[in-house]
Amino acid sequence: MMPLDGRPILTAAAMRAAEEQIIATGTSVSALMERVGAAVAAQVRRLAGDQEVLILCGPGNNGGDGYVAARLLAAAGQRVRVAATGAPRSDAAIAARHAWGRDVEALGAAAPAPVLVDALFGTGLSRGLGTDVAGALARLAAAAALTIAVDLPSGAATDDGRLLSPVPDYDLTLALGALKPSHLLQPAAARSQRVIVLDIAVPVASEASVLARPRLSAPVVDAHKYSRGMVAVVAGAMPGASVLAATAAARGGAGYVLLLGGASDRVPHAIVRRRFDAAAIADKRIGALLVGPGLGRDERARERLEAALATDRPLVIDGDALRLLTPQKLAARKGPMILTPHAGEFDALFGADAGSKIDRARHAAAASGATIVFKGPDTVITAPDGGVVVALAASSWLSTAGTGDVLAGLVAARLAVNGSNAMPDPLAAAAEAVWLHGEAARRAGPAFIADDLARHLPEAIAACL
Ligand SMILES: NC(=O)C1=CN([C@@H]2O[C@H](COP(=O)(O)OP(=O)(O)OC[C@H]3O[C@@H](n4cnc5c(N)ncnc54)[C@H](OP(=O)(O)O)[C@@H]3O)[C@@H](O)[C@H]2O)[C@H](O)CC1
Ligand SMILES: [K+]
Repeated sequence: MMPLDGRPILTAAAMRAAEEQIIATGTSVSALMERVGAAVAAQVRRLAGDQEVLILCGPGNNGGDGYVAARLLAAAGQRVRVAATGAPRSDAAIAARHAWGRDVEALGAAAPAPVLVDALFGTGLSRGLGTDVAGALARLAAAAALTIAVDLPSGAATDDGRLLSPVPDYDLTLALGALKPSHLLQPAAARSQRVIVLDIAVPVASEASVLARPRLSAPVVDAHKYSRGMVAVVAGAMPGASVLAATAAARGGAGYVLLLGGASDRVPHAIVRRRFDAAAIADKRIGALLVGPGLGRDERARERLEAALATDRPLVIDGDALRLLTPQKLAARKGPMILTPHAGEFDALFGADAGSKIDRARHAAAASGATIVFKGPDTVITAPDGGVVVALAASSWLSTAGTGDVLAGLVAARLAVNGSNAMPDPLAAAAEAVWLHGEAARRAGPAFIADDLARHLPEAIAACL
């Protein structure tokens, strides 16, 4: 099965536009539905074996896909029943139901089957399911051994990860033609254990894609510690956080890591410690200056942040520093910047507006001129020029203190390494860091502490060479 890495992510409107292009060139909606139904039926057949299949069909084209799949499964000898919310409404779905030609049960009265296929609603869902439909879906899903959603779990919005009504847990979602934001954004993404994209020969393109394993290279033969990428970490009131970040930067591939102004005695010897002063942070060899982990929000924190902003060095801004800034202030600064807010920091800096996490991160990048790593179980990375990368859910064990500091150090390392070879590409650097962070967590297993993550970074890097 094709991995999801690097795949484009399309909103409902973008998917509809791609579909319309194909239709304009002579493919009918029914022909497209036939293609979708065949691809769905092939997957269901592969997974269901000789178990009975119940397909739930809604009124639109998602339901139409269900009728086509039912017909093809029955023709292939599978035991299959269909239950529907009512009569289909679109022409293609009406034709598909007609071609099915067998009994259609009322959804509320349908008996369960071991394999449940949800073709109730897809990208056309406009509101939450009625309580009787949601109730029947929950009942039938709970009784099934295998639950499969066609395109999207019914009740999940397509574009922003919201659940418009209660959504059961699915074993598998068959994304038609392309991934949609809700296959990656929470809470919708967590409703499906697995997502497979079915190729339905509709060309798709998007500025947004799934975070892919980066391709990294070993240092060039004549590399030295400065040419490899130099990171400077500004310490503050809570020195442990900056030590975690500096350690992650060193393990994340930087050639030289400086810790400025910290007061901790548990610093790896490879990390160079200096006093914080304006000259130290203005060093032209610094490829990434990190400010924020453990910085605090006192007067000294403000001074250090102001000094960092006043340099022309590529800047990574995390944690407390994000609470001391405005988007306007960032926009006024020249030079590459990457911000790594979690949801609380993001809301405080950019406002708690409605909208999908992708759209909010995109607007934040445009407003601040910075690359944004909007962290969480569905990390979204956006660049001011519109590029978007969304990470698949990483280990939930990452929800522990200090992992954000590790990520910040890693972002700084990748920015410095990346900038040592060419013009820094903040989006690529942030994407490398998020991938390596997720991979290190996966390798660390359960119940790790943030300190453990850095030890797994070299293995994660080795997986990208
Ligand atoms: N993308 C492709 O290339 C292809 C996609 N296909 C499939 O088509 C669906 C999208 O089909 P569409 O007909 O636009 O939408 P849905 O089937 O999801 O549902 C729309 C109908 O449902 C009504 N509706 C919406 N929400 C509710 C609700 N909560 N309760 C009851 N009814 C609801 C809606 O009517 P309203 O006017 O009342 O909103 C529509 O009647 C896509 O997901 C794929 O599965 C094609 O097969 C071709 C290729
Ligand atoms: K569905």
